[in-house]
Amino acid sequence: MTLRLAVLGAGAVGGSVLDLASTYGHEVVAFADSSSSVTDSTGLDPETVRARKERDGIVGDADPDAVFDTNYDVLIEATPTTLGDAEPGFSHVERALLDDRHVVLANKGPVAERYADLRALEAESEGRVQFEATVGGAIPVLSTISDLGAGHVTAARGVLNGTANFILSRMAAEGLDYEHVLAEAQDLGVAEADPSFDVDGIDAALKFVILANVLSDGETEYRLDDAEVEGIRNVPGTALDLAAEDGRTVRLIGEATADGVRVAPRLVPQGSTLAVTGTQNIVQLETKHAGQLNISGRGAGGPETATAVLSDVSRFE
Ligand SMILES: NC(=O)c1ccc[n+]([C@@H]2O[C@H](COP(=O)([O-])OP(=O)(O)OC[C@H]3O[C@@H](n4cnc5c(N)ncnc54)[C@H](O)[C@@H]3O)[C@@H](O)[C@H]2O)c1
Ligand SMILES: N[C@@H](CCO)C(=O)O
Repeated sequence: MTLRLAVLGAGAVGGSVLDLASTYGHEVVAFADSSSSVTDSTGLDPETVRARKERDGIVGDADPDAVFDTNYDVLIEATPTTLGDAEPGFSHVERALLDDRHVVLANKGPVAERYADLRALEAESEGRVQFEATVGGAIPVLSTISDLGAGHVTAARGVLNGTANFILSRMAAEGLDYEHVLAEAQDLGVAEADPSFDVDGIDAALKFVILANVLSDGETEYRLDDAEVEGIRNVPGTALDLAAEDGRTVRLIGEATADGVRVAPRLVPQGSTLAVTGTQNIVQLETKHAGQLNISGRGAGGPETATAVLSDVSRFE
């Protein structure tokens, strides 16, 4: 069944959803960036939209809000993640749910900072909310938890920030401090609009907060403020050299357990499961009766994240 998508956010993720929607049998009927939008009830042509954005710096002549006036089935929220009230993303989601439309989020803010509000809105709507893309890009972490049953998973641990992992990998390989490789990470299109979210551990913490909310299944609500967070800004290149002498390396490791959410740089053995390289992510799920499950893969990037978004869309068919 072809679903009509309204996409908010014309960056790495939104742009890839526009490019890939047809390969999943869906069509994008509305597309917006921060200052403009374009709509077409018969489906937008990605090439034409991209050409306009490149030429004029906007996607169309209408206001971004015009996407809500179209006849869409699913809102894709791919605007920058914001903290606290998670605005304007939260209001976008609210508007779609009040109109009984489905929502798929790549934006982590509404899920990490206002999980209970989001679930309350969903409960009053004919629309449903999915957010696989908010945790681990292309890796099916949330759908695995859903398949296992959240009550059968006791904890999640691992590496969930591709930018920080890329930086630590490059620092170890080149003996450089993080400032020297940050620009390289930004060129890959995986860093947040504000890259301090990546290097200060905020992005990883948001993902583990989302995991904590999903694992708690509504019993306890977690927000970023509940997490203990330390990033990689103070990890010097020399620390990686010293760790290497001992057969170890440093990774930004997060965990969501019954005791809460923590993210910090940790020493791990080189070549161990947690020592993924580049922008790879890994999640270890502790189950009650089946031991540990490891899932790893590309945790960031436009097409990778769009893959998770479009798999979520297909759940509404
Ligand atoms: N890039 C990734 O690998 C990745 C992976 C998972 C989740 N995410 C999340 O997905 C979201 C988008 O990421 P991205 O990398 O595409 O970001 P980006 O910075 O490349 O693009 C953001 C886009 O949102 C637009 N925008 C800003 N405010 C808007 C508004 N009010 N209305 C409509 N559009 C608006 C901007 O114009 C821009 O086109 C973020 O919340 C990010 O945390 C990104
Ligand atoms: N900035 C994030 C994008 C994926 O959420 C990362 O580097 O992992």
